[in-house]
Amino acid sequence: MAKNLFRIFRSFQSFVSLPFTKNQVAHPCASVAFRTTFDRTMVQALASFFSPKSRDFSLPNSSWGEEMIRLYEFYNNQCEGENHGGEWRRLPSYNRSLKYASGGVYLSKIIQSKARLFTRNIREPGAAFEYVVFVSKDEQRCVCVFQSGHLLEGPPGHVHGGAIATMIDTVTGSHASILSAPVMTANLNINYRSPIPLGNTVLVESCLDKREGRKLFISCKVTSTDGSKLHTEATALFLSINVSHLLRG
Ligand SMILES: CCCCCCCC/C=C\CCCCCCCC(=O)SCCNC(=O)CCNC(=O)[C@H](O)C(C)(C)COP(=O)(O)OP(=O)(O)OC[C@H]1O[C@@H](n2cnc3c(N)ncnc32)[C@H](O)[C@@H]1OP(=O)(O)O
Repeated sequence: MAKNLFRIFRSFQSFVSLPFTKNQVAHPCASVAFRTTFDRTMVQALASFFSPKSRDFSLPNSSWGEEMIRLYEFYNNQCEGENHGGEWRRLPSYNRSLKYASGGVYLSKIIQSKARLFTRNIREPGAAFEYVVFVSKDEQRCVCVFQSGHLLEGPPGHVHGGAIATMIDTVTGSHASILSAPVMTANLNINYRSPIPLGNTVLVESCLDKREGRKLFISCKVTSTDGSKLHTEATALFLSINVSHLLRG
């Protein structure tokens, strides 16, 4: 048990502190250059946990509509390259993050064989959650481009409130993880202002409001891609935890 805890602790440390080697992710649809400086980034650490064969779900696929691709390219073009800074960094996204984040130490027997990240567990491209998250250089903001698939229906023709909550938790949780991994959501407060038509692409933006010791207060809004329509507003509280917290239950 102590050995496992140590491995997990080291892995979470790696998660935010590993040095990064010069690298580019090759992909048929996109090529994203990462920074070359030694920096505390999730991008760096995550990349080191995965084999080149692991699928990065935050890269374009054939299900992405025009608006999704347009916005992906808009933010991706403002990402840091080999020799220049940039306003944003794209976060890679895998379907077995927890396994890798914990250094291969499984947290339960179920996880050992079957666990997959909730938002990345449907094989059919475009059927559920298609999204890509970018984090700002100062790490105060994240922006997610989210295309909702047909399996996320709640009210007829519109996105389920639970699916919207999931995306808000995912974006604010990724943001909090960058700032202080590992974290857990302690509170999520959501106001649904206008329904999201199923299939639409929307922006999910998060902003760090305040840090108080272990607490991270993050606010979030979901809008149409031109910003003219507010769909959802939320505030979230994350607490940074000791990894042993995950092994108690
Ligand atoms: C998990 C790590 C993952 C990392 C790797 C991922 C890599 C990225 C990959 C993919 C990105 C995807 C991202 C998805 C993210 C999803 C995240 C989730 O959905 S997490 C699941 C839902 N959340 C729970 O199940 C928590 C259940 N609750 C708990 O475990 C505990 O209550 C916990 C940890 C939240 C707090 O427990 P305590 O024992 O550590 O802390 P106490 O002593 O209770 O509180 C500390 C302070 O916080 C306040 N506090 C606690 N809960 C509060 C609340 N709900 N509202 C307001 N204040 C609260 C307390 O009043 C206290 O404040 P005072 O220090 O006295 O000022």
